[in-house]
Amino acid sequence: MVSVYTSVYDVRISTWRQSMIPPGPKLPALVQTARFMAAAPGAFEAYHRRYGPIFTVRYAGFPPEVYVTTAELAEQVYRTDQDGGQAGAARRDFLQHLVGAHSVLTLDGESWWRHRKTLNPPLRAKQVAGYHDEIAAIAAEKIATWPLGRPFALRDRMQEITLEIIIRLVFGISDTGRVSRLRALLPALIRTGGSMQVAMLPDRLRGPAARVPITPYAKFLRLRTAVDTILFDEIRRRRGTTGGTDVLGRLLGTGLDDQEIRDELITLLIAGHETTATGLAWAFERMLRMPEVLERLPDDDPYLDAVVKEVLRVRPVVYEAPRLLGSPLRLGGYEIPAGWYAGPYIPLVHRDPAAFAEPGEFRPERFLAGHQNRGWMPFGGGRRFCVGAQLALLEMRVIIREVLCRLELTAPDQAPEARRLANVTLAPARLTRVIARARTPARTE
Ligand code: HEM
Repeated sequence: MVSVYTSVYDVRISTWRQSMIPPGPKLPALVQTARFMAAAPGAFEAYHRRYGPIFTVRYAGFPPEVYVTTAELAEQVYRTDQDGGQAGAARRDFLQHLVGAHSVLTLDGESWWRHRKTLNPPLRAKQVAGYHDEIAAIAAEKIATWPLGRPFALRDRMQEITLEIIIRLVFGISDTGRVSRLRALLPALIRTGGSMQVAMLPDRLRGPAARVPITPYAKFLRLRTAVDTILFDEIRRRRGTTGGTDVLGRLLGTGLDDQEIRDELITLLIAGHETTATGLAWAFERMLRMPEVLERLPDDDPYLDAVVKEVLRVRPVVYEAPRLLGSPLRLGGYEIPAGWYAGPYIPLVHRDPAAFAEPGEFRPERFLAGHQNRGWMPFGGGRRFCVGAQLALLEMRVIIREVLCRLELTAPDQAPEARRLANVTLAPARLTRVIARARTPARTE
């Protein structure tokens, strides 16, 4: 009798617990993972239609993740940054082999704050404004090498520009031999280190994989050693000198040791290079399909700034910003258990009608009034808000202007490019195919 009573009671408790958890697909975690890899972002839109503004997705090998799709719920998640929401822990498994153990991306708590305090000052708007002319010069130099009259993938060309910006303005490296060596090594390091075979390799298999030279992990280690040799050498050499307006120069006097500085330099590369290039690719993908927008550029500065912000709203590059919860979180009428992930699904938050009037319309004017919209979160939010946001926005404005002054771009196919999952980003499926023609005469600023 007692045992019957107990099991009925258990079922009730477990049903009650279930009802405290946001709904979501019932398929096995492995199937949900496969669907995510094959069909995101469409899968999230389908979950949103079916389950509403908060839903649970399960990935094989990870704690469940609760996604929210309104600005108000997203703010509540970001508030956990004050008391136990861990953004670092949510990224560690995928990134630590690349960025090391002392990275602002993967740290939490006191040690995160110690690093964040040193990175904030050199990346503030006022400081990065000093890079304007150098960014323009780097862009002009690269644009001059673009092919004319035949289609090419703009995202790859943008990556060459943003990589050069990191090498010269963040790492502060100008020696031509080292610059060209890094140009070859860094994309290979990111590609190999970001591949599934390396990023998802379980810890216990890393030792054996490292001993077999043909494995992707062994290749990754060789690339990392080659890059580290250059970076450590540069850090030691620069310690003997003073100043420098590049980010490395500004980190040298902050009390971080050589290993910590190396980890932060790689962090800025990993977080800042592909993201900004993809933002630029989306900017052109959108603008080339809207002649009325292109017409007002590049001369109208406030409008250019508003276009960049609207592009990042309608095509956010990073789709999520999860926190690993240190304690249970009450959210949208549910209770999310400690040890689960919670975070905004940014593309849908950006379509929240409570935050943006007519969210389906491309309307840069909504950013012209100058006031910040709390629903706009291409750079995340809370205390973990992207430290490089001001540099990214400056790069986008300056590079768009440099391109438009020199070239006339057209899209060979007017159909919009679909969104394709690439690591933590959503990129244009065809990497923004364009055809360039010289603008004669080139416009001057
Ligand atoms: C369009 C370009 C960029 C986009 C869309 C972007 C987006 C983001 C997002 C969504 C986050 C997570 C924020 C959160 O968890 O709330 C983030 C974090 C971060 N980003 Fe960016 N980012 C961009 C460019 C850059 C650049 C240029 C840099 C530096 C050179 C950079 C460095 C970082 C770092 C270090 C973090 C971790 C901050 C922390 O955890 O304290 N990002 N970024």
